[in-house]
Amino acid sequence: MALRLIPLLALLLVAGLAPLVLPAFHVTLLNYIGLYSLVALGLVLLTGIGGMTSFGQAAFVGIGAYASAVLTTQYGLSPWLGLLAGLAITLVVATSLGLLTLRLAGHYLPIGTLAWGLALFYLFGNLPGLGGFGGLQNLPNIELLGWQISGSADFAVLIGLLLAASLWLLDNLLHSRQGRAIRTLKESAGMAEAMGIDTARSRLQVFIIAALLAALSGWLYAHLQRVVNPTPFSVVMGIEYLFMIVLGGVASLWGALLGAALLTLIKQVLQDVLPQLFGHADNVEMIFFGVLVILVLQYARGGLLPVLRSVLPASRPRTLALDDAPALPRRSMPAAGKPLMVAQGLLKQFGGLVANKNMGLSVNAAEVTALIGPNGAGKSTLFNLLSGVLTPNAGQITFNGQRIEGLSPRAIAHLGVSRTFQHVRLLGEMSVLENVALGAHARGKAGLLRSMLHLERKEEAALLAEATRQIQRVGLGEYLHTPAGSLPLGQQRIVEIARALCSDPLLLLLDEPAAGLRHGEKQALAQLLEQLRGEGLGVLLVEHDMEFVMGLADHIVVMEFGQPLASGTPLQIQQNPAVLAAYLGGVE
Ligand SMILES: Nc1ncnc2c1ncn2[C@@H]1O[C@H](COP(=O)(O)OP(=O)(O)OP(=O)(O)O)[C@@H](O)[C@H]1O
Repeated sequence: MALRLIPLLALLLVAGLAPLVLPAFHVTLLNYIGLYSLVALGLVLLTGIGGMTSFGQAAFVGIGAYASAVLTTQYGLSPWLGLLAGLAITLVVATSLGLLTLRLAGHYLPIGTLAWGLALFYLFGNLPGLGGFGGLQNLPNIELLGWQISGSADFAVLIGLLLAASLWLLDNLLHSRQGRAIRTLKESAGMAEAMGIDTARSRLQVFIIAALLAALSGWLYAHLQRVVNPTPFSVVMGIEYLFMIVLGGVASLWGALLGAALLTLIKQVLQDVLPQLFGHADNVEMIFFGVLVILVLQYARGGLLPVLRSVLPASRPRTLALDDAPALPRRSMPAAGKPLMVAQGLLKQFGGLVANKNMGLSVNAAEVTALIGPNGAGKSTLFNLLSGVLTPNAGQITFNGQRIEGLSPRAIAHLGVSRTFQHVRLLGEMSVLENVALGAHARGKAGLLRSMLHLERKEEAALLAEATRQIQRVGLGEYLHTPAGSLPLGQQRIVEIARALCSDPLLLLLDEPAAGLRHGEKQALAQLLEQLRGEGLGVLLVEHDMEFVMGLADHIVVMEFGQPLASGTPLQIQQNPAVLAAYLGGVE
């Protein structure tokens, strides 16, 4: 923790000392870097980490600036009230826009952000009372406990403080349960929902945080400049903010600062040099930035900070004392043999194709049930029906006595069903520990604010201790801090099982858990599943490895053409003439 504070203290030191040693013009440049960094920090969270590209952040900067400009110049109110008003308006606007646009997928979302970015820009220019495109002048100084924040030196301190605080809050957030959820948004929202994470809520939260940071920057900008007009809040500026994070490091907080610094300084140099080459020309530097961004995207897609980091010593992962962490509460296990998941008469059609018809099965507590059948028999479809990814056209599914067909994967996960995936879905750059802790998401409660202030230490320690326990249980204890993506596929499958176990499930749904495992690993997996069965867990697995299935399962359901062909003990299945004829001809 102390190590993580050193860069923040260095930042504060720069902000405090720069005015003493640098000429005023350079301090002003530093101030702009700080202001842009605030917006870029939000964009890193939103776009780089959350995967939601926004061209419209400059509009939120405008809301922060205009709110304070209007209240201070036209109503004589304090800039601090202006700040509160700006943040409140931003909260309302961002929540409304977020609810409207964040459901848009693919390129529709960036187009949506362009639309409201443009709309807000023209609103600033045309709304009565905002001074048109000429803007508002003579904003007052900010005053804090008798300190008049007026010159660039004073602003350097204020901006430095707010930037360091924002970095600290976001760093805390990203290393919390809430932050792990945010890190799934870009590529693994489906997996996250299956772990009980409300991804729509996380997306909206990230959107609002990014907007609030932009509004804070706008407030500082307005009182530093003491005039506001719409130009700095245009979509062009929104694109420049995106350039900053692309240059600096799209997915890292310090990359936002690096990008803001690079863009500001290079722009300054170019604005001095280019007019001498081209004669008088507006915004010629943007041509240079266009080329630069393309080169960075080509040769350093993660931005320049990761390149810098690769030559610097690696930073140590944040550690919490886990030894004294309280144990998480556990569900009580149903009696062995009690039916857990019962499906009857399931029908699933994809257009004219019937993938499941009159399909049913029962999975009992403390038993391993295997679902087998040739490729295309409809096993994955059934799995998706049971886990809530798909809704059946007809039929019913009960879990632990409750009807669940039509419930979302998240709701089903909350009831005590956890799953792994046929194609492993881990966050490759995140450690094994963090990946597995995702499984425990629904067992924590800490909200966004507590996470940002790192007041959830006790709960976080309990979650990480649970994840550690599950990783050790599956035999991967030596890989706690290894990036999950660097493990061989077989071990990644085991990490997925640890993640599923972390949710304290009553029923485990395992999609081809033995695929890609070596013989010894399969034996270890079979032992683990036997142990889980002994503890009262129900297990349903889809598996093609007949030796594995026959040695482990208590009960086997065979599917053919979307329908049940046979069900029984491994011995009964091996002796069933229809099954032998159709599938298991080679198995003794
Ligand atoms: N989303 C979908 N849209 C259209 N057809 C689908 C969809 N999902 C599955 N199908 C079709 O439903 C049938 C059953 O597929 P399913 O993936 O459930 O079989 P499976 O037994 O799991 O096969 P495998 O062992 O190869 O994974 C297939 O013909 C498949 O093409």
